[in-house]
Amino acid sequence: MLKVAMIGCGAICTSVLEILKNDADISVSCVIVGEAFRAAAQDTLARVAPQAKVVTTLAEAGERPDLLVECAGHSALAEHVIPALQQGIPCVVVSIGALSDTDIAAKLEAAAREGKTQVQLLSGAIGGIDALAAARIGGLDSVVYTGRKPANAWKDTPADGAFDLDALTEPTVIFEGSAGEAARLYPKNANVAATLSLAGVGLDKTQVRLIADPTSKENVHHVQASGAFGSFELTMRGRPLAANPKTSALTVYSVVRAIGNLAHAVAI
Ligand SMILES: NC(=O)C1=CN([C@@H]2O[C@H](COP(=O)(O)OP(=O)(O)OC[C@H]3O[C@@H](n4cnc5c(N)ncnc54)[C@H](O)[C@@H]3O)[C@@H](O)[C@H]2O)C=CC1
Ligand SMILES: O=C([O-])CC(=O)C(=O)O
Repeated sequence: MLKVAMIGCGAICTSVLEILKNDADISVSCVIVGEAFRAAAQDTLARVAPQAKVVTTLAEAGERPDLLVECAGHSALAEHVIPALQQGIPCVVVSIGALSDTDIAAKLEAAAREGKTQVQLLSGAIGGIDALAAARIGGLDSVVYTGRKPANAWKDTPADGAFDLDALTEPTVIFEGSAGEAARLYPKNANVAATLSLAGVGLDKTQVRLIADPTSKENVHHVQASGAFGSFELTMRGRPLAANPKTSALTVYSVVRAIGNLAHAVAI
């Protein structure tokens, strides 16, 4: 039985817990939230994971998990993931955009080395990371990413104000630049850009275009990559989560897959 601690009790975590309820090889022992979210998290866990404790730090849980799973946000890496890695607890993370801060990326790697363990960066809402990371070994020439989401997915981002999102009638480019800049400006919408960069040609060389599309109901991720291996082109048409339109449902399944691959007899 794999004992799992989760960070965050929002859209991704709640859906993950709902699915894991039916897996006899996995037990979620605690969910880490901010102090202000304790009561809300307790209500959620009563429904989807009654065996799990709500805590504000891993230390408060008083027991060591086999795996720590981050599905919270960028700040959770410094706050919870790095200390857990230093203690030798393996971690999987979805807030890959946090690694666009080179200081956080270096600390994450150093912490995993110190704890003689590993942090796995999940593919989340995007596919093809296996192909891209393999292609990098032969040498990549270019990686171009276009992220297209419904206009409401850009609420509370720098695009909200710079553009009148409610009044858009046609697809509008709200950002064009490097993946590093996209991840810094759009932390909740550019994790895919950061993931592609880390697997591919890096944050500076990965070209990114972000589009607010009032005609779309999907989160569409388009990737073009070329190099010594040849080339590929990928389009993912992700269904957004009802609880958070910024997040594609595939992110949830990516987390469940990663946990299952560590818990089950056969991994795929
Ligand atoms: N890699 C990928 O493809 C994707 C990654 N993400 C990442 O996943 C994160 C979570 O997504 P959702 O569940 O949809 O967001 P959400 O906003 O529904 O839930 C996040 C929850 O985490 C909590 N939280 C935030 N920072 C925390 C911290 N430092 N410690 C403890 N709890 C904390 C919040 O209070 C909230 O309850 C996003 O912020 C984004 O960074 C999201 C979508 C795709
Ligand atoms: O869930 C998605 O579609 C991708 C996403 O939010 C991100 O790249 O941060």
